[in-house]
Amino acid sequence: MSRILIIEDEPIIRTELRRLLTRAGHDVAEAGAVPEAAAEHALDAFDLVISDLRLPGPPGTDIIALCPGVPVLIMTSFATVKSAVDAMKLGAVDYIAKPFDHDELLLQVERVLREGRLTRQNAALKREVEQTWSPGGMVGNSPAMRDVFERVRKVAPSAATVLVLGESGTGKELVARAVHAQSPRAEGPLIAVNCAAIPEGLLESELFGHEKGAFTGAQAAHAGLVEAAHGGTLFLDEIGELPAPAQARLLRMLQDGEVRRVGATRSRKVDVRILAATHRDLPRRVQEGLFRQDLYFRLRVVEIRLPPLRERGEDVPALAKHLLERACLRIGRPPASLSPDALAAIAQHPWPGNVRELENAIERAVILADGPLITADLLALEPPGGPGVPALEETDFPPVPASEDPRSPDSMEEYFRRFVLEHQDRMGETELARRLGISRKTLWEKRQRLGIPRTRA
Ligand SMILES: Nc1ncnc2c1ncn2[C@@H]1O[C@H](COP(=O)(O)OP(=O)(O)OP(=O)(O)O)[C@@H](O)[C@H]1O
Repeated sequence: MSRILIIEDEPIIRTELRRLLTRAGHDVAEAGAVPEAAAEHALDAFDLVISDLRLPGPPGTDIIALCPGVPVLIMTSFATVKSAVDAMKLGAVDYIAKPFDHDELLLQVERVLREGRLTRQNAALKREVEQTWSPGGMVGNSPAMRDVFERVRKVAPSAATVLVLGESGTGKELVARAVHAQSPRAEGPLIAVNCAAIPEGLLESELFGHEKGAFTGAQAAHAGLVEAAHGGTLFLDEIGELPAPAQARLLRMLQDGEVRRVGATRSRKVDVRILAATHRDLPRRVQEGLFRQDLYFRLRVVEIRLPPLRERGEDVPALAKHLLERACLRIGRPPASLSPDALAAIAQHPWPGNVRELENAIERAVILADGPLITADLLALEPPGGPGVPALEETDFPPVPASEDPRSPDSMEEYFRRFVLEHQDRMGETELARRLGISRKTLWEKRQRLGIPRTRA
């Protein structure tokens, strides 16, 4: 049933229309003129207004502006193309010529009501999407994460330098990628550099490039990563580890928009937006003389602080579900779900390694699971303060070789095989199984299947 308002000054037509619409199951209200309709009814409560064009006082089309969002059908006995076009221009959804055929009118009313419902549903969906909008596929609905998303949305369109802060594995790189993706530079390159991963002696020339002969081994001129990011964004992860000479060069680049290659006598203009991230306490490093204060101020034009996972417990179940879906897709397993005891273990764990730790635990569980249900023992999480094996360090796992496609089940078997081979000399079967998040029986079965011999009794 829909609520329909008829505005018509001729009682016979009004009654005829009311009967017709009431019989079709609608709730019908009536008025004889626009001012009366506006005074006696809450116009935005209607699903449809049907108004005569010629009325005592203002024309029927005046109702359109008074009920924004409500579809208005205009009727007139003086049907001309011009009056129809005028009514539609003013925002009427359609036009009815009098005298009208009952069936046709009902069909027209149903169509307008259906379209109105769709429009309202779309608007509601749009509102919902806007409210729960998260950049770059980031999951989170806690107030702290909503704040992060809001900051990303505000800062992305500008050219401002952004400093992303947060513990390891909280999603700093994801935020940087989202800022780039939402920025006018999205079509340009995004170059991500982990400042801690490049040997100190190479960092300056990697970032800023070098001229031929700048140092022993510089046999040809080489453009650095800053130049490679021209027209786009350079993301400097672990900026706290940047050595002093590179800090000085970066500061000059931020101040002048120019980069000077190592060994060069002249500078080159570059158009690069800098995003930086660190898990370090940068003000403390400034105090300790390890980081330039002027560079720190240049970098933190806007700061985005990512809270650790333990401070946004409400996000954890949705994150776990999202990471599980992703892990299954990546590894090529059918969709899986978390058992109630797995969900409880996840909720209780303090996640010192944040989202990355959760991601690793879930991925490991998916690899080791024999079916579509992920149970707590597969996650192998230690209850906080509980006895037994300390939380698994990321470095305890051998890295999956980059040359292998991580989605291939073979590389996952290899992952398992290497972990067992590398650790079995210093771990018993029980500890190995616990660290892998499987039972001793499953470990034994996997050893049999993969032909990994036991070296210790
Ligand atoms: N809110 C989130 N929603 C979905 N996935 C997330 C979220 N936060 C982090 N992740 C995932 O967790 C992993 C770690 O995130 P990321 O690399 O961005 O963290 P980081 O803070 O940059 O870590 P590090 O300090 O160690 O460099 C990534 O695989 C990322 O996709």
